[in-house]
Amino acid sequence: EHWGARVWIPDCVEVWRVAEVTRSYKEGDAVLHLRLEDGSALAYPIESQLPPLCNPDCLSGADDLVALSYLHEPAVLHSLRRRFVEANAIYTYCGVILVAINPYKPLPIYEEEVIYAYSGHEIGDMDPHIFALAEEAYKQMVRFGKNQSLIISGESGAGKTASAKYAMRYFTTVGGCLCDSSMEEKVLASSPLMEAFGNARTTRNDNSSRFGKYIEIGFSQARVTGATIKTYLLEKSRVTFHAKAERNYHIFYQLCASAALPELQGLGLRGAESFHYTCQGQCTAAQSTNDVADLDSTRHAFSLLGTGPARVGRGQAGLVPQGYLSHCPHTSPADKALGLFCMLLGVEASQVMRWLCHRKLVTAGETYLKPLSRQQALDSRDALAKHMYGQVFRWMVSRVNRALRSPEGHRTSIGILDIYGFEMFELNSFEQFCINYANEKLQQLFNLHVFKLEQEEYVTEEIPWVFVDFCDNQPCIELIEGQLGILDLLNEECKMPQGSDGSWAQKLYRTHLSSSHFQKPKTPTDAFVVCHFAGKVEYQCDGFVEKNRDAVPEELVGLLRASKSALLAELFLEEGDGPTSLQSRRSSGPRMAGRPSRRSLPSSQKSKKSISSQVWGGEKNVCWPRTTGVVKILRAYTPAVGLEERISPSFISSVEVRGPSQLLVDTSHLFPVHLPFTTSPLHLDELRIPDALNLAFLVRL
Ligand SMILES: Nc1ncnc2c1ncn2[C@@H]1O[C@H](COP(=O)(O)OP(=O)(O)OP(=O)(O)O)[C@@H](O)[C@H]1O
Repeated sequence: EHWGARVWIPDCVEVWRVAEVTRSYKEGDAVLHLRLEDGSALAYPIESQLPPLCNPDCLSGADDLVALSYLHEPAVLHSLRRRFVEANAIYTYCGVILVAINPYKPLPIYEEEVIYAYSGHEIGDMDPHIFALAEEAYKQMVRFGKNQSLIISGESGAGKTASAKYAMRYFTTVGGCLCDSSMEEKVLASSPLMEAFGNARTTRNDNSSRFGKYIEIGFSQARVTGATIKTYLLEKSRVTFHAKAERNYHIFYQLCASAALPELQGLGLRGAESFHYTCQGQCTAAQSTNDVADLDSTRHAFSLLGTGPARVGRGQAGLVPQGYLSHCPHTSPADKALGLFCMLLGVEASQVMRWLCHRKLVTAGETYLKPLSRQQALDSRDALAKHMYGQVFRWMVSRVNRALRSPEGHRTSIGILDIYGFEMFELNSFEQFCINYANEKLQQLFNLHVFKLEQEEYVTEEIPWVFVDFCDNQPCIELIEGQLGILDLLNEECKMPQGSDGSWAQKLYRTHLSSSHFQKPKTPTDAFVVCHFAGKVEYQCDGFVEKNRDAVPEELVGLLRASKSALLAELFLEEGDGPTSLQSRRSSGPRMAGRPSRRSLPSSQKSKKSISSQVWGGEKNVCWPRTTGVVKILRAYTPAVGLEERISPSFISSVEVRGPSQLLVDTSHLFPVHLPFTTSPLHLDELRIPDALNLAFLVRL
């Protein structure tokens, strides 16, 4: 009966290849006789399982993956590939999830007419699209008065930010503003501003967001009334270090490229190649970026958001001193760069030198100054620069929020969460740990919506149903955030003056070795493995304690707080309960690993919130309102390894690794087959129904 069936077999080049079964197969046979598409014969050894079956041609390429009779990895990849290559169809549904593939070229599918074409339609009426998701969220909100969220996740360069912007444009277009007609313009203007301060060129994306964000658009009577932006995990390490072919934040280059502007005179601006913090990547001019024109957009956005030109100038001036800071330590107080830095900040050079090169130590009843080594002074300088940038970013976000606040409040809202995906590098550190923890929490939300709510619907609709035990990641979350969990032990270690990565690692081993989601690798260095939902990740303990403390010499911060510049004082006084930031988010590898510290903690550090405790804004619950109704999810993928590369085996394997496969494996236990509705009867061969579904009566019909 297997004769003539088509199957997928693994292939090291193509990832999966199609083959036809040429002889019937009996249980226990060691090989399956196949013919490949080029006509050659293959005796395929059968180890534990038969190869997955191909779907009938009429089904592959369907716009919802759950319409596939056989729902497995090769079927999904083949369907996505067919749609993308043959029809430029970048969107495909996978149940409640919209899968997007970055086309890396402009497609004529985002114009205003398209928005209006989707407006008012049901999700299944039109082709899969981000606008269909946005319309669904909007409609549900209007109809039932419930808050909605769109979650957008995916790897760097996959198109998350682009998708978030399309969704925002959809909402501001269909929900034209109620009272302040410029509000929709302001909501859209927040993007270039956030991008100037929070985006940078990386090797994967010329305009990569180095922070996560949650934008909540407020509505009253179906009209946009305002918005709020929350940011997460800003990559502050980029301020002082970026790799070759990458850049620091765009705003630095925009300012340097526009040094000749009259309002920027007196700041001592020069080309970006002359500052250590902006020249490390040796590509101060990004190919696809026009820094001068972009500064115009940044300034225009500032003006639209009601931050007058004078403040704009001063706001930018707040950034310039950091350039000089990079020249600072171990120079004399008479040094020109240091002089400019202090002049712009309104602080005293001798004081800055003192606290860059010394550390105050407080022991029982005694206080003394300890000179720092050159490396320690450089670390102090970098810590200060990162801290300053974090404050500038925070200030900018609070200005944007002030401008987007609606005077009359809002009744309902739609939130858009744009957050980086799961990370797994050769060397993984604290940054990957925080990101992966955030992703575990997101996965839990996926589980809730994909399984729990779906199964509840079956019960409501009285479909006979045996509950599926889906892959619940609660034990892994418990390992991370529970009592005496990884974070608890880390936070405890950070509070101890002698706390170190090594002693924390020992405590981890003592507490968690018996946990099914925790492992101790055989490597000689201190490391631990967490079995995440997406795979096992080995984390190097080196630097966790220091990075989690996020310590900045308190005396330097004190100097800035006392600055004569009103803006500076404002920036540093507002400190304390700001948005979440992560000192060095994606710096994999030893270059960024922090040195273990054996020094006494400045007293102010002891009460400071650790970074890890801020991953979800200090809460253990996810960041969107508990009243949120339907959550729509968009998973973005990029076919790009080099930006020019399009669909290829490497794309296939990237989707395979980070893709919806686990989700599909799990969803296939649900009710995966939505039989196509056609007026002409399907041929029996086209109607392949998994045995597990026990729909034999349909075949008999
Ligand atoms: N739907 C789309 N149509 C055309 N081009 C797109 C689309 N989505 C993304 N792109 C292109 O891909 C680039 C990268 O997209 P985007 O910046 O949104 O990625 P991202 O997932 O937010 O990456 P990161 O995590 O690095 O910020 C964009 O600058 C744009 O050129």
